[in-house]
Amino acid sequence: MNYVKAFAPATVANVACGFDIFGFAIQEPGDIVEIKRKDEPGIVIADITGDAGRLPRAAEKNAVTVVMLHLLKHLGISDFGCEVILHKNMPLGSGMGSSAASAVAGVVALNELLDNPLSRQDLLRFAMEGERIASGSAHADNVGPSLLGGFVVIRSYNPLDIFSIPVPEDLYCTLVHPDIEINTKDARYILRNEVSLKNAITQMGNVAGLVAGIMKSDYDLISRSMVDVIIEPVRSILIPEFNEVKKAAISAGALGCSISGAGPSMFALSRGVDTAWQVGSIMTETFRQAGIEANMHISGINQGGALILEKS
Ligand SMILES: Nc1ncnc2c1ncn2[C@@H]1O[C@H](COP(=O)(O)OP(=O)(O)O)[C@@H](O)[C@H]1O
Ligand SMILES: N[C@@H](CCOP(=O)(O)O)C(=O)O
Repeated sequence: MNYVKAFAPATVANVACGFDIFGFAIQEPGDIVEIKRKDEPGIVIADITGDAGRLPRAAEKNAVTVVMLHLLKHLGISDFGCEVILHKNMPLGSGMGSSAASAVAGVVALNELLDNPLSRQDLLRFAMEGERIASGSAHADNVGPSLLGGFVVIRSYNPLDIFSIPVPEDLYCTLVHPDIEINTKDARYILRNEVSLKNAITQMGNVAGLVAGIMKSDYDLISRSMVDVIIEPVRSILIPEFNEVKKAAISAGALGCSISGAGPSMFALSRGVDTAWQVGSIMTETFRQAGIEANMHISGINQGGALILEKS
């Protein structure tokens, strides 16, 4: 095999109450990576489309190739060479798991080109290295769902213990991206290190409620549990119109609405695709009325994660 083209989807991390431990993928958009073997050893980024020239072209600085360097090192392969083309299909610093989508597409493409020496689950820790260079933290709540699909829970980081739970078929996500940029690194830096016992108890109740609600298709329980008393109050200050947009989403029938990842994107969950569209219209309109351009993506939960699109 000399050529592989892979796709990895955007993701919603945290899902309100599950900072760094919950995430799910949506169907689209996603990054696409093409890799082609070359005779000389070394990984070279031949082209990046869709980033307006903003992403690093050096292999050791870009999430898409850092993960490949880590994988090759782990496998003890030093004489391998390939050219990489990254099609960047989502904005940087979006809260849509932009860096994660590149990292996952990169590591999945290389694993395929090498005839799949590692399982999807085993690729996770390499994909997390892409997050480390993008945000300074190797969190798994974007790369996990982008790689594996489903609603992902990270029970533990050390040792890594991650699993997916079944989701109701009628659960839809509305993801709205306002045209502003927030670096995940900055949005992590502003968080407090201590949590009060009162807030910890509330958050644990909501984490348990959200998992149970999703597994039991109990939409009321999902709705009651989409509450974040720890991270959202701090980060929402970075998102203009956050309270108005959230209120509008709930008034249009959303089960809940919060920050997607580190923001600025906001997501809502709804029962049924029609409600998800109505929620999206009112969320984007609320941003627009405040002079902020916004676009939306409506999707069920992506169950499959990253895909190989072509190989030869
Ligand atoms: N392939 C990549 N795709 C997106 N961002 C990347 C990539 N490689 C490195 N980065 C860096 O990661 C940062 C964006 O990541 P992050 O802030 O986590 O955004 P997002 O919330 O959209 O994932 C930027 O500083 C960007 O330069
Ligand atoms: N748990 C992380 C998720 C960051 O997601 P991103 O899409 O903004 O990269 C965090 O909240 O920092």
